[in-house]
Amino acid sequence: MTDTAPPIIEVRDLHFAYGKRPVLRGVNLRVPKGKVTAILGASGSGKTTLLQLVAGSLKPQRGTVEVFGKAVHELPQEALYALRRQIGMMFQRGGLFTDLSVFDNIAFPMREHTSLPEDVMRDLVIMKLHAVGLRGVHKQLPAELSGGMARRVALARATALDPDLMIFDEPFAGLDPITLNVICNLIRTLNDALGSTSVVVTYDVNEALKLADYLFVIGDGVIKGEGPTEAMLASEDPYVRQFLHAEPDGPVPFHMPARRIADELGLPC
Ligand SMILES: Nc1ncnc2c1ncn2[C@@H]1O[C@H](COP(=O)(O)OP(=O)(O)OP(=O)(O)O)[C@@H](O)[C@H]1O
Repeated sequence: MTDTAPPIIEVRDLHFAYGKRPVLRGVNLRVPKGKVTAILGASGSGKTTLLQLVAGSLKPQRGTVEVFGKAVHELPQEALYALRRQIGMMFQRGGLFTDLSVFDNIAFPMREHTSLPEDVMRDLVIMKLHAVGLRGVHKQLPAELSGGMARRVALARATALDPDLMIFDEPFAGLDPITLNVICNLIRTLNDALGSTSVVVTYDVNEALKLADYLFVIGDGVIKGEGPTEAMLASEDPYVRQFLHAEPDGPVPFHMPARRIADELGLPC
């Protein structure tokens, strides 16, 4: 990466295992300021685990994770809490509070982290909903929304505090093509309008290629390739090429590690 501005996220030699099962085995990654960065990888490659390490909810066994120049795994609870205030997160299924209205879902981070007066907060919530085209649904409960609308509300909630960094874990999962485009455009628009930095973790190659300025491909616990989207599309690296062009044959494994099928089925050889 040629960008000289300090990165928003810097991960060095990151190792993480669940018990004895290694997931990350020396990840190195720098997320540039102001850009949309996508981290692509097959299901189970450790993308969500990496995000949890970035958010400080898991601790590395080796290596460092810095966000805004601070080592998140070394921060005391209160400092970690303050750092998370600068990060807007949207999880795979939106993660809305089912018993709170749309309005209260978006107001939630404002109530948690600020002492804004109710009337100011109301205007802010309405503006956030307006940005995702859903001002009209503020009284509804999440269960009354379509999946795509719920995802847009979650997006509005992720921007509630005008975060410096937005993190999206599989924002496109389970969406129809039109809604998928809407979410894709919104992530870009909101990133640019807020002057934020966005990280999108996904296995959805097509959307990542449309949306991201910079790509990382993760596999076998390491970064297999990285670069500006155009350059990655032209990459001759066998792993990157197979993954980005969805080629059926190549080094990307289809099977999770397991016993031999013959052993599993109790066959003689
Ligand atoms: N809490 C946990 N305890 C034990 N193993 C886990 C735990 N969470 C995840 N794993 C395992 O770690 C590996 C990486 O999981 P992770 O969810 O980070 O992958 P992912 O790339 O985000 O996958 P997906 O795209 O399917 O969500 C997987 O093999 C998963 O089964």
